[in-house]
Amino acid sequence: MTEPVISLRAVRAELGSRTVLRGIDLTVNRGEVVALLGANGSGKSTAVRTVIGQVPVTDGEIELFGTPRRRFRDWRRLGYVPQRTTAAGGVPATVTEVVASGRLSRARLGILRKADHEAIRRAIDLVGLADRAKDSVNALSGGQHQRVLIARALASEPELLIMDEPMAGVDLASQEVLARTLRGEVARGTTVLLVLHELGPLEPLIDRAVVLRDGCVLHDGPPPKAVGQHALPGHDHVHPHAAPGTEPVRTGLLS
Ligand SMILES: Nc1ncnc2c1ncn2[C@@H]1O[C@H](COP(=O)(O)OP(=O)(O)OP(=O)(O)O)[C@@H](O)[C@H]1O
Repeated sequence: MTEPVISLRAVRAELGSRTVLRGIDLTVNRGEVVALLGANGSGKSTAVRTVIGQVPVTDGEIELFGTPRRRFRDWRRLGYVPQRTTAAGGVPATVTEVVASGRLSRARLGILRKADHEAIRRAIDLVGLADRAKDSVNALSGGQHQRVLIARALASEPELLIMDEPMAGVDLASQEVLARTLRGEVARGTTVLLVLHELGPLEPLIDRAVVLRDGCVLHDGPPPKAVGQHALPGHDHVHPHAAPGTEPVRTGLLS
């Protein structure tokens, strides 16, 4: 039986005075891996930020694990990796400290016990940073930062992982580690919603793709084929010699 873990129905949202989501329907069922795709500015990040409560909705319904989002409190069931932030944020913290912060939602009275420390170690191990556990996150590369953020999300052993562009700006070695980590999570039944610019190395993991354009769902179904994405009908392409203000020519699903 399918069990919706995330459910958005006719969701509208505004940022500033601008309507960014214009009635989005999106369901992610238990155990599914769904990619949220679309051009820059199509509303992908805003859509996931409505799910975690960072952007208020002006209309429509959101449910998490079958509970209306405004009443949902069980945040330890969900791991979130935000877009393009650094784990450091200027604060000198070690890899272990940052990852441990992801475990606090599970720790009774905010005190980390043996099982919590083991989960933290396991998460650091999963993303291949065991040898950097005591290092300051300021000393890490962009790709390693991203791995720390993913370990932080995994530390609470979530049933649902939401990741906003996890591969953006990440070196090849880290991309491989991330793909392997995600494969492991998917194999143990974690539900995943991924905001992606392109499917890339994660393509084999994706069950379904939802493509947004201008705050609306353009496609909900099998992932578009990675090869020849740019040849698909609907792809936005601005020719380098086009006059300023020229409308993009739409020829594919993904841009
Ligand atoms: N704080 C804000 N105030 C007003 N408009 C905003 C704000 N943040 C984002 N926007 C606009 O909302 C639209 C959707 O942004 P969003 O980040 O959701 O798109 P996206 O599909 O995730 O794009 P990207 O791939 O570039 O991350 C964009 O046009 C963006 O410029």
